[in-house]
Amino acid sequence: MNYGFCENRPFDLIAIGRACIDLNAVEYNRPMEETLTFSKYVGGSPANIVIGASKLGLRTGFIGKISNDQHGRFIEKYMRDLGIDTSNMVFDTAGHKTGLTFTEIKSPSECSILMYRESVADLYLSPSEVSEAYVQKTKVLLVSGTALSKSPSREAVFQAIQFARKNDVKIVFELDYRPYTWESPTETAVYYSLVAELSDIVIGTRDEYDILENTIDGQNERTATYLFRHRPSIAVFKHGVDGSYAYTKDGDVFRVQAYPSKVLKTFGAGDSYASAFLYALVRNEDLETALKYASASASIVVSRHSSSNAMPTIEEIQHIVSVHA
Ligand SMILES: Nc1ncnc2c1ncn2[C@@H]1O[C@H](COP(=O)(O)OP(=O)(O)OP(=O)(O)O)[C@@H](O)[C@H]1O
Ligand SMILES: O=C(O)C[C@@H](O)[C@H](O)C(=O)CO
Repeated sequence: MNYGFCENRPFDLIAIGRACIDLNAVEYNRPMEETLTFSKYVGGSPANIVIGASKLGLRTGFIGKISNDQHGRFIEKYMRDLGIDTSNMVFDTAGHKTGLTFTEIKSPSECSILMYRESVADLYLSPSEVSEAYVQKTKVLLVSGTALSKSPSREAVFQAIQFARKNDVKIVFELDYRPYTWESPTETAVYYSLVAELSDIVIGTRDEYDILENTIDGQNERTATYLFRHRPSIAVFKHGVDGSYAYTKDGDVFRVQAYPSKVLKTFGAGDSYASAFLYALVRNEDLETALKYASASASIVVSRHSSSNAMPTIEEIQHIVSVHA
C-alpha cells in the first residue's frame, strides 16, 4: 500500500507537543486517596507515541519545550537513550514546570488520570522555536490536539503544519483531547476542526470527534464525510474495548476488534495504538494490518503498568496478530 510518504527523509516520524511525567499508582485497585506510592515514567501522549514508534524501529524526533530542571533533564535523557532525536526539544528559560499526570487504577476498568497542567512548559513552545529545516526532514508530522489549547504552543503547531504542507510532509492529527487548559468546548471545536481539515490522517475516539464537531451524538459515517470534503484521506475512530474503524476517502471502511487482554489499566491504550498504526503505515502495510497492529499494541500496553516503558516490540505485536488470525 502506498500512502504517499516522501522517501529519502532522515526521519519517519516527528511529533510536536508535550513530553511530561506520569506518576502511576504503585498500589492499585484502590482510589488515589489511598495510594501512597507512585512510579515515575516519561508521559504525554505525543511523547508516548514517538517512544512506541521508536521501539518498533521508526526513526523519530520530537519538537517541544521541557522544564529546565531535574524533570526536564530526565525526560530528554530517557527519550535520547531510546534513539529519539531530541535536538529540537528546547529547555524553558522562564521557569515553567513539567506537566504531571497522576493515575488512579481503582479496577481494570475504572481508571482515571489527574493532570497538573497550570502554566506548563510544553504550552510555551513558540513558533520561532519550530524549524522548517527540521520539519522537512520527516515523512510524517504528528500533531497532538492538546498542544492547540493555549498560545504560544497553538501558533507553534500551526507553524509546524505550514512547514509540513510546504515540504510534502504528511500530517497526522491525534485528537488527544484533555479538558485541562482549554477554555471551553467551543474553543476546542474551532481549533480541532481547523487542524483536522488541514491534516492527511485524523485519529481519535468517538468522544473526541464529538468534541471536534461540537456535538453529542456524532456518527462515524457523517464525520468521515465531513473530513473527506477537506484534506484528510484516512479517518480512524477508536471505540475502546469495542474495537476501531478506519474510513478512507476512496470509500473503504475497515473494522478491527480489540484483542483480549489481561487488563491492568486502560490508559496508554490510545498512544500505543497510534504508534503501531503509524509504524504499519510507514512500512506501507495495508490499512487492515495497520488496525490490527494498533489494536495488538494497545492490548499489550493495557496489561502493563506504564504507557511509555510498556510499549511493545514488533515481535510481540505480530505474535498477538498471528495467534488471533
Ligand atoms: N480493555 C481493553 N482490552 C484490549 N484492548 C483495548 C482495551 N481498551 C482499549 N483497547 C484498544 O485500544 C484502542 C484504543 O482505546 P481507546 O478507544 O480507549 O482510546 P483512547 O481513549 O485514546 O485511550 P486512552 O485511554 O489511552 O486515552 C481500542 O481501539 C482497542 O483496540
Ligand atoms: O497524555 C498525557 O499527558 C498522559 C499520558 O502520559 C498518560 O499515560 C495517559 O493518560 C495515556 O493515555
